[in-house]
Amino acid sequence: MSGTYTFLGPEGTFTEAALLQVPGAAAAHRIPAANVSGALELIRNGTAEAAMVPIENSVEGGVSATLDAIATGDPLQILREELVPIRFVLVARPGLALADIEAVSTHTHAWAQCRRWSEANIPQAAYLPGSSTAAAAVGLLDDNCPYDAAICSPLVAEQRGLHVLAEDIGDISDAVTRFILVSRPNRLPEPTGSDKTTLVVPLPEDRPGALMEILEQFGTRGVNLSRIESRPTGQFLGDYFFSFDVDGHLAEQRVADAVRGLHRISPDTRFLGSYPAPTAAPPRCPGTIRTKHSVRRMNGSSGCCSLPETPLSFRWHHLLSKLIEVGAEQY
Ligand SMILES: O=C(O)C(=O)C[C@]1(C(=O)O)C=C[C@@H](O)C=C1
Repeated sequence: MSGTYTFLGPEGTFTEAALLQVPGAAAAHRIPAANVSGALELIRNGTAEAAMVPIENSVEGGVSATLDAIATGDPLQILREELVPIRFVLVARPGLALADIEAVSTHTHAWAQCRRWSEANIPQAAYLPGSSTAAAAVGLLDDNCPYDAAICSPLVAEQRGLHVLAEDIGDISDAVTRFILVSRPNRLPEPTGSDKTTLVVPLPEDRPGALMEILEQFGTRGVNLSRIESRPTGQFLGDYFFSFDVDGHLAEQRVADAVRGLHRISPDTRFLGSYPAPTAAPPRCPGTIRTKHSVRRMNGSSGCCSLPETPLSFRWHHLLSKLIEVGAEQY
């Protein structure tokens, strides 16, 4: 893909690292945006062709700003996803020791991933939320900065010549964040045989069994769910939409049938795209990413680590079947 890309900036965010993994993006024009909705706005108004935004972290879960922004407003489409291993460092004004730090800034998702380390090592420090890890780090270069330390990637620390006070401070050392490349509605990528489909389904009305009916659309057709999240619509208390990732491509009959079924139950169901599932390297090899998909792909492959068969996707499927059985008994 050529053209102009936007991403959650400034330069040096994990989101930019995800964008640079996209073939051709390193040589393309890139516009940093101040936040996720700003990046998506640049696509909706035609300034940029595609935006890279974070959607999910293996430790902290869904990125609400992204889940909400793609669920409403002018329709958008997910073109592909990228996984980035997450490592954090603490940077601080030169000369400070951990005990001297009074205030620290970073992105809320990064702060949550370093919570235990921060409680143990800088318990006195107040937290000031930043719009991204890189924005927090760059802020330190300003003489009037209201904090004296930031949590960011080792790369931005090096690029900006910041003083690293502590390395590898994430509570989970092999954390991974999943990013999505989003555009205005576009041609669907061809099925690859290992694809994902993302859907947003508003809960149609507050009545018993509504969620069960939605889940049945997947379960009865053997469509596996790999992510399910509920988010408040913001309209009134108790009003929710569900965000789903399912295994498969809209070009597959069972996925298309499930989407049709969802439209019947919840007419405002949003199809957000079918795109290739990540091809991650085998788990526990140095520098690699562990995902449900990589675990599954390991089985029978010649990866460098051997793991017992762990079909996590099976668990979702099993859970769904159980829910449906229980539901069927009740109604
Ligand atoms: O602040 C950044 O560098 C980002 O790219 C955002 C973000 C996120 O939203 O989760 C990305 C990855 C890390 O998990 C922490 C922060």
